[in-house]
Order: sequence, then C-alpha cells, then structure tokens
Amino acid sequence: MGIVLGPNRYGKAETRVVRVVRDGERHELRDLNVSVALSGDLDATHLSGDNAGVLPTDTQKNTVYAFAKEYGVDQPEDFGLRLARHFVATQPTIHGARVHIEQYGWRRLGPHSFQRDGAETRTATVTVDGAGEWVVAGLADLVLLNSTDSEFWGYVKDPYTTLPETKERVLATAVSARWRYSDATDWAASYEAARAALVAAFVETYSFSLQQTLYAMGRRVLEERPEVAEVRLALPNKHHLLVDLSPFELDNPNEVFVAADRPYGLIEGAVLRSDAPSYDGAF
Ligand SMILES: O=c1[nH]c(=O)c2[nH]c(=O)[nH]c2[nH]1
Repeated sequence: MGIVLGPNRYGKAETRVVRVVRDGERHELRDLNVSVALSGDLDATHLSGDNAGVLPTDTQKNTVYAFAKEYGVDQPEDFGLRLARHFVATQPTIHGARVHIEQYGWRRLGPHSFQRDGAETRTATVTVDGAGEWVVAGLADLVLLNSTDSEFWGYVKDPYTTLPETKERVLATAVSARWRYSDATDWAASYEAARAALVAAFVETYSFSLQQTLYAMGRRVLEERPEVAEVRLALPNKHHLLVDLSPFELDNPNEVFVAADRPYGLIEGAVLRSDAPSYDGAF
C-alpha cells in the first residue's frame, strides 16, 4: 500500500490590518481580516523538510501590511487581487493563491471617531427584595474607535517595561456599561440618552489614558441623567499596534495598525454620586 501527499495549501490566516487614511482632520478607516492560502510545488517541504520553495507565512503577513501602506485599502476585491497576483507572479513555486477577506464595517461618529457595526446589546437587570426594587440598565459590545486624540505616557517604568511612550495612538474599546437608576423613569428614553452620553464623552475626550476616558464617560451620564445614581464601566483596550514597516523601507506615520485581539488591557471602574443610595445588588 502506497502513501501519497494529497492536496495541500498553506498561508497566514486572519491578519488583522487597520488602515487609517488621514486627509487632514477627517480620517477614513478600513478594517480587514485577511487570510492567505498558497498552493503549488510544495511536495518537498512535506516529504523531506526541504523548505526551498516555501514563502514563510510570516512574510505573507508582512506583505499584507506593506501593501496596505503602499497601495491603500479601498475595495477588498482589489486588495485581494493585488495580493494573490503578487504571490503567484513573484514565487516560482506558487501557482495558486486564495485570499479571503472579511471587512468590518465602521460607522462615522465624527471626523476621527467611529463605531463598529454589529453586535451591540442592551441589557436590563432588576432586583426586587424586602428592601425595595432596583433597576440596572446597560449595554455591551459597543465598539468605539478614535483614530487620534489619544496619548499614553508618563507611566511607571520598572525593569520589565518596554512599552514606548506615545503622543499619538488609536484608542479603541468595546464598551460594557451598567448604570443603576435611583428613580423610575421612561426606560427607553433614559437608555438612549445614557448611551448617547457615553458615546459623546468617548468621542469628545482628548485622552491621556483609557482610565481618564472611562471616568469622563461615567461622569457625562451622571451629569445628563438625574435618575442615574451610578455607572460602572468595563473597557477593554483593543490595542492597535503600529506596524514597523521600516524593514521594507516604508514609513508608517500612524496609518497601518495590527488590531491585536489578545491579550488586552481591561480598565474597569465605577462613577457615582457621592450621595447615591447604597446598593449591594447585582450589576
Ligand atoms: O490607556 C491606557 N491605560 C493603561 O493603563 C495602559 N497600559 C498600557 O500598557 N497601555 C495603556 N493604555
């Protein structure tokens, strides 16, 4: 009985590239998840470990980032065709390339602020016991991004610190918010207004930390909604890391980012009125 190698392909899956186009004050955003799969004369690497025909998947990933800088990202079809043609045309061993792209939608909130289309949910948690009734409203998975007006510097440096200080970064988070009412209200109107206050504070705060943005968001709800006694927020820092394109002799003035999913900073905090009725129930 003989054993043979059947159909095979390889490539870098799910390269998360965010491309910001800065046209003065007004920014454009493209957010892609790019998966490359190459096929061709690849018997040797499988059968004998000879890698002479293998373009590393790491190189494929770098190509995605470099092309995002060099050619921009307009239609995903064009970006995919450019990549696929490149791999087939430049690698003698590669005869086929499949590039699958997912493009995430972002809705504009301001000149450099965006909200991800998608999976936002509204939540309600009520507690009734001998002491009374409590209503906690909230939302989850509201993904917001500012492509400028965010700095992070002046923090502690210890022997393990490598993070460079920055005066220009992308700030993005998936807002999880809960707020508790001290009074019954028009739940729908309160929900919409609290949500709008959270979004407005995110958009309008020039941020020196996500912690500062968190406080501004909670405070804005309390300033605008007297029926709210306390706001609790959990804000994952959805890191957008500047790609180093210098090995390819390309500069990267805050245009091409890796959207890293893990690990992420998680900033949590409560903002409340000093005279808020005490509460130890569910949030
Ligand atoms: O806004 C931030 N807060 C932090 O506490 C922190 N830590 C970090 O590495 N990056 C950031 N960003």
